[in-house]
Amino acid sequence: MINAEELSKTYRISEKQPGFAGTLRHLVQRKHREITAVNKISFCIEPGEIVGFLGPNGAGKTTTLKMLTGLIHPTSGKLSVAGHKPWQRKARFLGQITLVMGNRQQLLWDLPALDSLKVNAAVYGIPEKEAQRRINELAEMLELGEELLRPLRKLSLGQRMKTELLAALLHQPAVLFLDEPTLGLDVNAQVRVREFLADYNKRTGATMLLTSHYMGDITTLCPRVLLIHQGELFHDGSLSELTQKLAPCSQVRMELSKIHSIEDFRGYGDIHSLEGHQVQLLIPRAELSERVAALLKRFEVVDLEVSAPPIEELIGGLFRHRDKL
Ligand SMILES: Nc1ncnc2c1ncn2[C@@H]1O[C@H](COP(=O)(O)OP(=O)(O)OP(=O)(O)O)[C@@H](O)[C@H]1O
Repeated sequence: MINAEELSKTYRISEKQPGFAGTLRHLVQRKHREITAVNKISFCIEPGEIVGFLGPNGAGKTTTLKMLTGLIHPTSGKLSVAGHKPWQRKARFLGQITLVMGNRQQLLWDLPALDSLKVNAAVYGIPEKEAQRRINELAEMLELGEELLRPLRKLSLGQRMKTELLAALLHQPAVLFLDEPTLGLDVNAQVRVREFLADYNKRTGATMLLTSHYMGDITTLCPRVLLIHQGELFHDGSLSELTQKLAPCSQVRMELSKIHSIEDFRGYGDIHSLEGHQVQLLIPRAELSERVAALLKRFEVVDLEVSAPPIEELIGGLFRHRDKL
């Protein structure tokens, strides 16, 4: 459904020295600088997949989404979305995609959502009866009722996001680009939007590419993630593979029946902390089962917990230490 090969985007920006002299110099001799926002990224997304698109601020996510939706032209590389070259912005292509941005709204602030929805339906050439059927179906899935009759400005943020989703899906797009769809929503509203997206994907088989700073969105919805940093693709695979790539060790926390000294744990892993009956060790994943079995044999263990460091921490660490990788 989406095929990107060595996709790149370089922006050319003009540079001006500060002050009046700089302005004059800029008028006669313009200087330019190039910023490579996306650098030869390649990936392929199959119909029906939900893929998370991660990266820190300025990584190149929005630039990629803009290329995928045809808002900007790639500088180089090959790109096909639903069988089309997005930048041609053909009506048949636009009828197959939708872009939902958590920080932008397409519905009119002072009008009831239902009025805007009817206008949108007419723009897409959807017959009135069919439009009403689709609105009813989506409203039921999104648990929206009389909210559609109230002016948008009188709705809560969560209700507004749900009406925006309804509007974005009215033309039954095959590919959904979702840029921070749960931005600013409270935890309950986030969960409802996630449940809706999962349900919609199951019912319609729509393909989804989703960016979010909330890891909950990614862990619940996306079996596969693309991680982009400084314009380059760092990871394409599952979240657990990403965790393994970023954290080669597991964290083992044990509560013991007796107090032990640091020396007792030598050879089992790196000691993260030792406090009273509690000890935390970092053990390489490849040797985890063998070492845990040895620990259980050697110590009287009251409680045991094996975990990976939280994914947010790992990704945050990656972004801070990228140059060292
Ligand atoms: N129109 C533009 N002109 C010049 N540079 C741009 C333009 N748009 C983006 N950039 C630069 O390209 C790089 C990638 O920006 P982009 O907006 O794609 O990142 P992002 O991953 O979406 O970040 P965020 O999470 O903050 O939205 C940044 O260095 C940004 O400053």
